[in-house]
Amino acid sequence: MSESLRVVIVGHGVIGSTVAARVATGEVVGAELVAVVNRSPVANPPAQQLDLPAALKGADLVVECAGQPVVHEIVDQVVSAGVDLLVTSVGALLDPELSGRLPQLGPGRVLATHGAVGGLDLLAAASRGGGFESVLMRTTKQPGALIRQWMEPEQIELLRTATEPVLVFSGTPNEAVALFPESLNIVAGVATAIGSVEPLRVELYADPAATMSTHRIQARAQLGEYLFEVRNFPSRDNPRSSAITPFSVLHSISGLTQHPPAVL
Ligand SMILES: NC(=O)C1=CN([C@@H]2O[C@H](COP(=O)(O)OP(=O)(O)OC[C@H]3O[C@@H](n4cnc5c(N)ncnc54)[C@H](OP(=O)(O)O)[C@@H]3O)[C@@H](O)[C@H]2O)C=CC1
Ligand SMILES: O=C([O-])CC(=O)C(=O)O
Repeated sequence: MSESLRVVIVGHGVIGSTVAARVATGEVVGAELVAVVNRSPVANPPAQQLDLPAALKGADLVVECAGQPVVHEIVDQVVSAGVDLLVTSVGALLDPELSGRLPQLGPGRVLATHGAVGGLDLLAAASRGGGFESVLMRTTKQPGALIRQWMEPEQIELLRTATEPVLVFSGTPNEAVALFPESLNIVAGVATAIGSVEPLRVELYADPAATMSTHRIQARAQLGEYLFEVRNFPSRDNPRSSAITPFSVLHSISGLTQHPPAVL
């Protein structure tokens, strides 16, 4: 590895462009932006725009900010080149085919950002100390951010006209990330931290009065009971996701550099 961590950003959209710009200006001590990879041409990229094979030649870390399908597209290529992959679209890691192969992949590592939630360090600790009886994750967002093409017209109408909170989804983590791939990656972050999907149940609410996206994690573990409530402002450029997310990715990159202090 060179002295600084050589970073490639895949996906130069709302999240990736913020991450790329800030790594490029040296905001993450010990990291440098060497390339961006994006489906379409990027006007004035903060580093050279390359295709993935070319970008991998000079990379230590690829940061995915492009969506769950892109994780599936690139994961083998990145880690088999000995490059670490930091995943933002963490929901992809719950896919049964990919999750089954993860322990065999390498020599690069597959890493997940905590993204728009927190408390994962303590949940990971509790999973080592006896595990969980139950974990309930309840997310509330603005109705407009949750409308999906696969919904029945009646459900779309209900979301458009809601005057009070509506339960949009209740189910397993795998169902959650498959049905809401741009909105519930955080569920996979929690599942990864606790090392299992089994104790985790997910509820998604649409609230017309919501000015913030709320994620409430309520966990009952052998070592204690934990309640985390995160209230994020939605991103101005993409109301489906939280404005904090690119900064969480920057924090995750910072944790991979050699520069203390780091909270691990
Ligand atoms: N873990 C978490 O807490 C969160 C995770 N996320 C994840 O982050 C993802 C990105 O979010 P956001 O930045 O808002 O989305 P955007 O739609 O703004 O950006 C996606 C970018 O990825 C690019 N892209 C798409 N396909 C490819 C490809 N095959 N190769 C290279 N680039 C590609 C797009 O290119 P083009 O210019 O051609 O459109 C676009 O620039 C979300 O889809 C979600 O999965 C989001 C919020 C929170
Ligand atoms: O930003 C958020 O609120 C969470 C999100 O979109 C995701 O996890 O995909």
